[in-house]
Amino acid sequence: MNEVLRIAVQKSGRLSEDSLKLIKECGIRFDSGAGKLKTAASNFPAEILFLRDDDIPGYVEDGVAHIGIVGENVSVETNREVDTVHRLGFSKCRLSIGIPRGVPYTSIHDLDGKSIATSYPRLLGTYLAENGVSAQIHEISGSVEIAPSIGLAEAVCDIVSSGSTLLSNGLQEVEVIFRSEAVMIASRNLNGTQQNLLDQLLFRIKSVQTAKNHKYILLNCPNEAVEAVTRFLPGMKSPTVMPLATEGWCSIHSVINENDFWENIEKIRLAGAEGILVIPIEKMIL
Ligand SMILES: Nc1ncnc2c1ncn2[C@@H]1O[C@H](COP(=O)(O)OP(=O)(O)OP(=O)(O)O)[C@@H](O)[C@H]1O
Ligand SMILES: O=P(O)(O)OC[C@H]1O[C@H](OP(=O)(O)OP(=O)(O)O)[C@H](O)[C@@H]1O
Ligand SMILES: [Mg+2]
Repeated sequence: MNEVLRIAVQKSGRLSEDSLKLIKECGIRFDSGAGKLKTAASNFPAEILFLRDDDIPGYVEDGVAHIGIVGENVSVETNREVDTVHRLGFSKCRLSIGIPRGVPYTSIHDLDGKSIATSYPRLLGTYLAENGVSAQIHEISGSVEIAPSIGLAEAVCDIVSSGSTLLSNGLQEVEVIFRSEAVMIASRNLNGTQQNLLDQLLFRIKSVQTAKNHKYILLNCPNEAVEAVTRFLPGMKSPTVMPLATEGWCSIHSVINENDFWENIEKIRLAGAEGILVIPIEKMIL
């Protein structure tokens, strides 16, 4: 039987859309019809399994799925024997402790003897132990932020991103205990073919991620400004400089890091550049 790489992704939730988008950006085509829990890629030896995110680390540990995309929070919480092979940069969030707004707070020791509702007993337990705090952990699987208002617990420990769920439930964020993003995890028992397919996929993911962090830039400048302009545009090796049909002018093409772009664009303009075009790059292999 021909080997396929089995990739576990969240069926429906915060990770689903970006996970599938990333796989598609890697040029892997598949049909993800509604209700489908498994699908085969048509142009890469891969199968995609659609699962509850909490189950993904266990499936990967068992080798039922070879790799999976999960929040690092879930990967650490489930504590399975898997390897984190790549950080994916989406679904960034934090795991925080919240208490009712208006309740004074000075330090984590204020929670000594209190009860905290969470879906992350392991991460919370570790944090409390590290800080020498003895609190009662009340494990619930969802809608954690409701707990203080119904008398279930005095504090919560849950995922925060914009903070609006805490706010709308009358809570304030008092401690960040873990910072998370989506990660790719892999089974520790991959055979040579599966490892090779994973390496191919990681190569594609890295080229997509690198491309997202860069832009292709084209501009015109007078010949005498070329040196000053190219100082800000090192490019992948060096910028391309070509003469324009208009005497005394050049066109410069280069690649610029997204982070450097806003910092350098004004300097490039002041150095004499005009007609500046900035274009997204789809894939980038260094
Ligand atoms: N508000 C948020 N902003 C960014 N990332 C988030 C947010 N909430 C959760 N995440 C991340 O996305 C992951 C999945 O969140 P989601 O709420 O979809 O999980 P779930 O309800 O447990 O889903 P499932 O039904 O698959 O068990 C979380 O483990 C976390 O890493
Ligand atoms: O700080 P915020 O931007 O408000 O995000 C935080 C909320 O997002 C997640 O829930 P989600 O909306 O995914 O619903 P869920 O309870 O079904 O997981 C998380 O469990 C928080 O409740
Ligand atoms: Mg879940």
